[in-house]
Amino acid sequence: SHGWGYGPGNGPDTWGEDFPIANGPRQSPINIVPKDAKYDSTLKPLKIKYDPSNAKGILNNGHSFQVDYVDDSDSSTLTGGPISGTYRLKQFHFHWGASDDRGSEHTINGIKFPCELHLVHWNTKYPSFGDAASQPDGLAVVGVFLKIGAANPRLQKVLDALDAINTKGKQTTFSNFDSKTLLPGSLDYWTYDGSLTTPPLLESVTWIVLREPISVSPAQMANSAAFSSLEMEMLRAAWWTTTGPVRL
Ligand SMILES: NS(=O)(=O)c1cccc(F)c1
Ligand SMILES: [Zn+2]
Repeated sequence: SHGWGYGPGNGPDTWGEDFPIANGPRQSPINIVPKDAKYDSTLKPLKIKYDPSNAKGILNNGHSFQVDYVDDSDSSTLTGGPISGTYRLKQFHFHWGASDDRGSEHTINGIKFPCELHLVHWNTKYPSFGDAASQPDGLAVVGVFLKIGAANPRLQKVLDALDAINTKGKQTTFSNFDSKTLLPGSLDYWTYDGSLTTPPLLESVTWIVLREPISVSPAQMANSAAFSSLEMEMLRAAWWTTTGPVRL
């Protein structure tokens, strides 16, 4: 049997078969309704310190592409905000869809964005990412929405690397990248206790979703649409037959 994915036979509605926590009490993503959010004056500002030299490689894992970071020291960390202690940057990745009207996992007032960036951090009170991922306070993921607009030059370096990892399992070196440049001007955020949004769906994530989106252009989205794992290919095949491939 093939693993989980986004296709008709293995998509999110089927994940509960292999991962029963899918029906758990703190599953992500959620729809964020800003007017129902409670202001918490005890929350601190987010403190993000990333060292570009910690960037290691970029990997096509079959469901997305992720940029992996060296996490053997506290040189790239997230502190403050709703979390206590120090969380280390492990990787960042994106979620996108087959067309510009969908792709994000979280929604705001039911609105989907074309893409969502996740910066994954783990709590250094645990010995490793793997250990932290199974703890209720183990992970902290910063979510950033991408909206269609002007081309985003800071994204370009990532998108330019995709041609080298265009099949599942491929990876290539990716060094000297300051992921802080992917963040919007404001670090205002909503936060809630949730889970990984893909299997194993572990309920170990403090979600920190930034209110301000960053921009991506349609051509940049189409380029990353050229990046395909199987299920993404199927989704895109349908899409491209209607709109035709758009290249940079
Ligand atoms: N999409 S996510 O919740 O950030 C996520 C899923 C799986 C593993 C991981 F490290 C992060
Ligand atoms: Zn994610």
